Amino acid sequence: MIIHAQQPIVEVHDLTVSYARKPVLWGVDFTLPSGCIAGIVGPNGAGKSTLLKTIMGLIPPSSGYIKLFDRPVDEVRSRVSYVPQRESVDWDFPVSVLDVVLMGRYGKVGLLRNTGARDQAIARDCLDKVGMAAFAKRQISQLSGGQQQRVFLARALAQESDIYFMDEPFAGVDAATEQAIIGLLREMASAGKTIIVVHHDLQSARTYFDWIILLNMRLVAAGPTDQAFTDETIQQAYGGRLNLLSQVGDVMEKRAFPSREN
Ligand SMILES: Nc1ncnc2c1ncn2[C@@H]1O[C@H](COP(=O)(O)OP(=O)(O)OP(=O)(O)O)[C@@H](O)[C@H]1O
Repeated sequence: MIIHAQQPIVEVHDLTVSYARKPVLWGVDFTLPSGCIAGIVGPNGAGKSTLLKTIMGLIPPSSGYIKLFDRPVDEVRSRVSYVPQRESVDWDFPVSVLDVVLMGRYGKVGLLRNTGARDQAIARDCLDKVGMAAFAKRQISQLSGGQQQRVFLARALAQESDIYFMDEPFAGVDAATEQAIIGLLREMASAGKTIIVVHHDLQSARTYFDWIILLNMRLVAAGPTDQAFTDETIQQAYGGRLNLLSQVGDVMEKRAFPSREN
């Protein structure tokens, strides 16, 4: 089931993506409007990260094409930000929190020019928005996982882009940080930004996202959450795994609360 956006700013057309000639995404087609928070949801290995990286032009598709703002991705790169999966980043790199956020400004000032007072002010303001202003001088390696995640979000904010791609921004963060991040994403969406998030948790997906792209190597459903994210489409995407997950949950609960048996 696909419900298309009326004035799309992200268009994915019949996209097939392969690694070493083996397709991992087949014929994926969807569009997104501006000012929405979209969730890419699906089981492990469904191709969520691959889809994100392909839309951003980091992986060439085997077939199909993508348009952002009605243009090829290469022409609008400065309007796009990426928050990678936390595990994919070398956090031992010796650099301060403020410098990491200032890197977000390179796209605006150019790699060979120094960032100025205005960039510093923007970077500090972005750190403030994610509640990390007090850590500006700290080495990035000396932060907790959730704090590092916030700093990467600040770096993306400092880019002042129009589309933000985020690969599991809630992985390893506590509930309060998760709420703070989703609040910030809502503010950004209200300001007309489009945010595309790879996400794992089915329950929160329903409340976090305006738009859902439900994937399992093929597109299962895409559209406004209330229409695309139904028991039927979730069952289609996850199949038998949902039953398995609930059985595992039951077993764990019985172990934790043996007296509840019967
Ligand atoms: N660089 C790569 N080379 C070969 N195969 C890859 C590569 N990256 C991913 N794959 C395979 O492509 C498929 C999709 O992977 P991808 O990481 O996009 O899935 P995902 O939905 O993001 O998974 P997860 O929820 O586990 O993070 C998987 O079968 C994976 O093993």
